Amino acid sequence: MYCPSKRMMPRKSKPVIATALNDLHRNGMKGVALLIDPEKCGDAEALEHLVRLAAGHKVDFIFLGGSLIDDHNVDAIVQKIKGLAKKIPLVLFPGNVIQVTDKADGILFLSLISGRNPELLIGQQVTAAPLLEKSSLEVLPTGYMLVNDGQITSASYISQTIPLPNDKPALAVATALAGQFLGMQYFFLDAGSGAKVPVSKAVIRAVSKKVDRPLIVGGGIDSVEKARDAWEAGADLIVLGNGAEKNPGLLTEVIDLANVYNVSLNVN
Ligand SMILES: CC(C)=CCC/C(C)=C/CC/C(C)=C/CC/C(C)=C/COP(=O)(O)OP(=O)(O)O
Ligand SMILES: O=P(O)(O)OC[C@@H](O)CO
Ligand SMILES: [Mg+2]
Repeated sequence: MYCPSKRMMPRKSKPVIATALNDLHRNGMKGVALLIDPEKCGDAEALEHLVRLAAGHKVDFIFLGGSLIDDHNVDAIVQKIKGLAKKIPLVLFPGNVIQVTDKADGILFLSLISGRNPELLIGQQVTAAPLLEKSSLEVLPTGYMLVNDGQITSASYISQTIPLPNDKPALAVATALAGQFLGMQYFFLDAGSGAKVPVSKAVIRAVSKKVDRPLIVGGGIDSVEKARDAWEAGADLIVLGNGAEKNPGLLTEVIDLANVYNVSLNVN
């Protein structure tokens, strides 16, 4: 007889991150994630200030990751963030397998479906899978799509892929639908960190209309107006990286705006 208790599996705790993402989506609420790039954590004081601010304002998630990690410091950064923001789910957003650590709470298990680089469609995932099976990380199967106006960003350069064009929503929809039919649960439209032009409202609107799954949007959201545009177009969760790093006040303003939207929904 099959006896699950005999299997050598780590105890996986409740799917807190999946539940939170699905709740945002189902209830039409607006979420905010702060992205911390391990490559930019040199200034310990600035990092501490930003993480404390995020925790104090109850950001929905902290994402951790980057395209390029030159120093293998991910474990130490996770421990530091966890020490400062215990209650905020810390989700890995890895550019590659070396950024995987079981000290975080979860991982966006990304497949770069906007590109045609097999290493980022399935290669890194195969390398990471045995590590994830042994860990207690919550694994979030995510269709990751780079979408922008043609700007070369770290993510597009490092991945050696061409982003989907901002003015061709039908291509983005076809890509996201393919991801959905492959079983992906979450979708991430990313213009790339520091993008001058974020993912277009037309692309966000088209994807959110056709794909009934939690939708994460990031890249170049460096003002309250751009945050509002992304939410109004259909994003469930927006990601702030460079904008919050340069101006931590932006993070609190954007969370305040999310709260204005969310209280009016009167969920429950
Ligand atoms: C599932 C595992 C183990 C890995 C996934 C690997 C994939 C598919 C990666 C997608 C391509 C990629 C390089 C994504 C990086 C996304 C990311 C964390 C960007 C953060 O910003 P940076 O691109 O570092 O921006 P800066 O240029 O501002 O430093
Ligand atoms: O740094 P920014 O431009 O906010 O981008 C965040 C993230 O979506 C990049 O992958
Ligand atoms: Mg980086």
